Amino acid sequence: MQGDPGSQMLETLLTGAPVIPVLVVDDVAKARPLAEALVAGGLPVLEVTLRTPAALDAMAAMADVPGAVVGAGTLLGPDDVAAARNAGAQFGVSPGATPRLIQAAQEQGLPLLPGIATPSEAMTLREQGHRVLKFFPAAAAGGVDMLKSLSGPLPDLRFCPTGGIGHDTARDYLCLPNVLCVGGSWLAPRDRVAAGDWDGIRTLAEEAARLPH
Ligand SMILES: O=C(O)C(=O)C[C@H](O)[C@H](O)COP(=O)(O)O
Repeated sequence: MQGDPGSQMLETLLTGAPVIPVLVVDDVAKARPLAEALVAGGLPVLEVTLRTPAALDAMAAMADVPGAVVGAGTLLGPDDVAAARNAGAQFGVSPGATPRLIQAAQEQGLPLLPGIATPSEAMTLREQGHRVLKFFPAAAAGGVDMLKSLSGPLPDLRFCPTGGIGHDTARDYLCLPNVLCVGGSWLAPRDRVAAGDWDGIRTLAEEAARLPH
């Protein structure tokens, strides 16, 4: 086994709230009030996807919000790891895992939640010391049944399923012993963010924060 890839830190982080909002931020001016609404609603751990030109600045703005723990999502390679670190990300999330990405995160000291969708991918990361993994795309790759099946041969792994999960299905995942939390974009619908509906987003967060955990 190689050095600690941040699994302990990630496990602590991901047990802090049942849901991690997955955020696609188009307008940096919206970043701070969006983070404030989510944190006020009880969801302090936030994932900002590196899918928009505003993402890095948005992350930096959110990192200033008291109580917020901000990570970078959609990390695809070493450059993304460096950009996320420079923007103040406290952790990284990737849809899958490549050797170059894993190495960069280790070298740069960024705790990484790498994505898997098969037993072999989970075993490969387990060999490298990872114990906490993202399961993506959760609904399309077998959902709750897949996670139940993985718990038999791989009982020491913990997951954050993401992809195709909404408020109604989150509960089924969160009841599984090998699930720490779920990720999802339903907390910050683009139209509500664009409209600045922060009360509505805080209400969505409050509902999610009450899910079993
Ligand atoms: O960008 C990443 O890092 C990803 O791996 C994908 C996201 O986690 C999902 O796109 C969120 O899924 P939805 O909740 O179905 O919108």
